[in-house]
Amino acid sequence: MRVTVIGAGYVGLVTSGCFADVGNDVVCIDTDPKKIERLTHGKIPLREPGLDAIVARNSTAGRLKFSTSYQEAVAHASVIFIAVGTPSSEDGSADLSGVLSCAHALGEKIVRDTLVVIKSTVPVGTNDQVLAALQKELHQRDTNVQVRTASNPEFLKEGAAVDDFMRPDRIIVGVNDAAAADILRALYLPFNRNRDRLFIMDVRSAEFTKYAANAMLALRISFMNEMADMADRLGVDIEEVRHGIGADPRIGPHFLYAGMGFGGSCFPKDLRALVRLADSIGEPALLLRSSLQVNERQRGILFEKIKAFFGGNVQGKTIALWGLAFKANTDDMREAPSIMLVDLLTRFGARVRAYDPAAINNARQIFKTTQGITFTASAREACEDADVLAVVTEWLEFRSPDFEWLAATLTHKALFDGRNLYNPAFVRASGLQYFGVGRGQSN
Ligand SMILES: NC(=O)c1ccc[n+]([C@@H]2O[C@H](COP(=O)([O-])OP(=O)(O)OC[C@H]3O[C@@H](n4cnc5c(N)ncnc54)[C@H](O)[C@@H]3O)[C@@H](O)[C@H]2O)c1
Ligand SMILES: O=c1ccn([C@@H]2O[C@H](COP(=O)(O)OP(=O)(O)O[C@H]3O[C@H](CO)[C@@H](O)[C@H](O)[C@H]3O)[C@@H](O)[C@H]2O)c(=O)[nH]1
Repeated sequence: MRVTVIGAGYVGLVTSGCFADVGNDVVCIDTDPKKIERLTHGKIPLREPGLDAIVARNSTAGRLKFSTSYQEAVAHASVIFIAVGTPSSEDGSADLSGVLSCAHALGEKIVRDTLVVIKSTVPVGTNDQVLAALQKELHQRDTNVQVRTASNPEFLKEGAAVDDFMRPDRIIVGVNDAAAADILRALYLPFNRNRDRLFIMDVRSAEFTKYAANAMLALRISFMNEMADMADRLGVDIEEVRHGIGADPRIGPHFLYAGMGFGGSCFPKDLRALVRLADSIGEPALLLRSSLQVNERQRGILFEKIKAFFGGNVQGKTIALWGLAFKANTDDMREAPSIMLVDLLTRFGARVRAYDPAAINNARQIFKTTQGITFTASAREACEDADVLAVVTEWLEFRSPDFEWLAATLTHKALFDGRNLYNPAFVRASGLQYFGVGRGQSN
């Protein structure tokens, strides 16, 4: 099938690469000419395991092309996916300007009957707005070309995005008509063969399913973080509790990790958007608001522990920081918990020596006006001349450090584990003080 994808970000590139990989002929367009120029030369603008290979082999095979041209987008295919960003507006609602500008640009140029599929995460009712924008442009052109829209929200996780797309837990398709359902069923067949993971529903329910999924996952994390903060005060180890409750199949073991709060490009912004959507219909959204509040508090948790360790004053202290990205296996810094930690530490006069295997370039941009942060070329180098170590991202290379070397190197011999990666007793036996999240210490 011929497919066009609009947006060459995470979702756009993974969608384009995976569709091409199963034999479709894909054009991916983006309004950022530098990004398209780089992609045309085989350079992937983000770090995502497996994506380089998939883009390279499909570009070489001629099944995947990049362009900045809407003309090319509409000429190429009659199935067009919109996968542009929907960031938070100032009031927290989803900023739909990118999606709607795609709709207008498509409506100005579409030359044949076309199915426009919205893959971006959008509030309930957006499909209707996109359809109206398309029809307005077509009406002005006085053409009898027919457009239809469908909703197909994406559920990939960064760091595992290619695998998530290739072997999805579910494919949500929201349609207004059977013909659109048939097209999407055929397109997704290679990813759904013998698996029956395709859920076809009405458009509004599909739009809402995406937000409800993210909200549910974010709530689980906030719940565990709240339990962890209680655990610290009660002398309880939240890791034991996690195993204990996760064994109940009604709860399940996944997504129960306490830590520094959820970050990334989706949960925070999608929860805010859902709260605004609730406001717009007069619903209180009490759980969603609480989840965001718990998360905000949790982002400061490691700072509070470090501050307490130094008797309430971090002025002049040097903190080694392992991990900047919002989670492992990505260079994405969007809403990373490291941002608040670095801001607080440096604002209160500490110096930060930070290392991340992938996100340093993106972090340099974020911290370009921050005084007191330096970046190092290795995890060990970050610890040289440091008083204590804070572990912020769960990269594999941080999982099994030489604790004795750390004890000999860190002036104040303390490890703050923002991801509960380590066995406290083992760390302590190496001569380090250990502080995790919810490990039964309220220092
Ligand atoms: N990142 C994820 O893990 C993820 C997962 C599932 C769903 N989503 C959702 O998918 C959407 C895209 O997210 P992302 O992380 O890929 O975004 P992104 O910011 O990485 O990329 C968006 C791309 O769209 C381009 N763009 C913006 N306006 C455009 C326009 N009018 N025409 C053409 N190109 C345009 C930008 O230049 C950018 O390259 C969002 O709604 C997001 O919530 C993201
Ligand atoms: O038990 C857990 C699991 C995750 N996190 C944090 O939650 C955030 C989000 O993690 P994750 O869900 O793995 O990353 P994303 O790539 O943001 O993916 C989420 O957001 C995407 C965009 O909507 C969805 O498509 C995915 O299904 C959804 O998992 C990160 O800060 C994690 O550190 C925890 O604190 N504890």
